[in-house]
Amino acid sequence: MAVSTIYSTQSLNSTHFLTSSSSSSTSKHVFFYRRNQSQTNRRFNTTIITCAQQQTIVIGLAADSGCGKSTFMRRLTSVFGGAAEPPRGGNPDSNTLISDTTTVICLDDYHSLDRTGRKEKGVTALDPRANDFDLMYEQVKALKSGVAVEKPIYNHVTGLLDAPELIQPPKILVIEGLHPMFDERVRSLLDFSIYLDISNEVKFAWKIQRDMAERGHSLESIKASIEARKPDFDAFIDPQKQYADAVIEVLPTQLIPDDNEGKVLRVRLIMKEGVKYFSPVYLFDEGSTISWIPCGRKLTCSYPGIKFNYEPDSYFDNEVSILEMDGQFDRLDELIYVESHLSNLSSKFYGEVTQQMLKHADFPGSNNGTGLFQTIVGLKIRDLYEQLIANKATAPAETAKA
Ligand SMILES: Nc1ncnc2c1ncn2[C@@H]1O[C@H](COP(=O)(O)OP(=O)(O)OP(=O)(O)O)[C@@H](O)[C@H]1O
Ligand SMILES: O=C(CO)[C@H](O)[C@H](O)COP(=O)(O)O
Repeated sequence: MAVSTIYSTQSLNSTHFLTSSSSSSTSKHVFFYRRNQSQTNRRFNTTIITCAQQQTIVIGLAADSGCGKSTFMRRLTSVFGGAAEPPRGGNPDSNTLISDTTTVICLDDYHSLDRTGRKEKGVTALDPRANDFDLMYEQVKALKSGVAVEKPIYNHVTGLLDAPELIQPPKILVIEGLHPMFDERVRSLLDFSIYLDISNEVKFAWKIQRDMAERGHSLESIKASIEARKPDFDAFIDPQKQYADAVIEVLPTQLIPDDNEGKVLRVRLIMKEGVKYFSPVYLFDEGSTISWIPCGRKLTCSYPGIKFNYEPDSYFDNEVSILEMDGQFDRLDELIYVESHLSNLSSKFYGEVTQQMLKHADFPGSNNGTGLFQTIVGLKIRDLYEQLIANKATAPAETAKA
């Protein structure tokens, strides 16, 4: 019986990692230890699983808080079918969502400082010093290689770090949050990455809508919270967009002069060229520059109308294709007209994009480019997953990104 044991001590945040495996039983045991702020050792996990053929692909979704990550996740899991739910019988404040195919983990769970700890040290949750990237890396790496982990939970209700929860390796692991592309090691594990780039004006409008209307915060406190986060957002979150394979940029409309309501949006889907298993969507003619106003006989448009643009461009020195939609749909069922002019959608049947949009008509952004592009990226991720799996079946040693 061959038994191997690896023990390594990480340099940051006093994190210790130990794994041992037994080849005779195809089982792996993974132990994660973390020394918390009060210097007591907490052991994250003893897991035994059988994982001979598990193939997990890892998707990163980065955005600031309140920028639509959860909404995007609901659209994505819906593309794969089945509802996503928190782990059964677990912590009711878990941030994890599990469906048949996907497991979405929230990177807030890797906060190394709880709410009080951040306050004492004078750092925000966006600051890398408030996050445990060693543990994030070890656990994402373990899941990617088919090994279950016990992941900590950051409790947004209490602001404390709760007892860990068991996460089994899924087919598709989505890591969503503030920093999926910040740490080079974590970034190297991603098969595909997305950044939701919400302009300050729009972020403000959405925050007001949610935090004022739904959570009873005052306008002043919302403004103060956005201002307090801005320096760290600019330093640690925003730069991640340069690494993303797809960026969804959300800006105020250009169809209404000096609009400051933030209700009508101009949304740009920026798609990197040359990414393995990802071929950008295009309008009419691949690589051309196209401006299209679809309003007229086949698409009902009230003021201020709808305008599409498609063009090749560069973004952080990368060659990209950009598809842009400014304005909003009056009638979602007419979206089929727009869908029929888009190519490379990776849909399984004609009208799938429209069907998905109609299915979730009540989600925020369903009448504009945010919902449309999130749905398209969801189809692209499904396609990428299917290609990767097919490719791995024929060439087991190959990975999506060298
Ligand atoms: N596409 C959209 N159009 C309009 N409003 C939106 C859109 N997406 C999100 N919002 C607004 O932003 C709020 C936050 O959305 P969501 O919960 O998806 O974001 P989040 O990034 O997951 O937030 P958090 O990190 O704080 O949990 C929603 O309640 C809604 O008010
Ligand atoms: O930026 C955030 C990510 O969602 C949160 O502000 C961070 O996780 C801290 O959470 P809380 O405000 O609940 O203590």
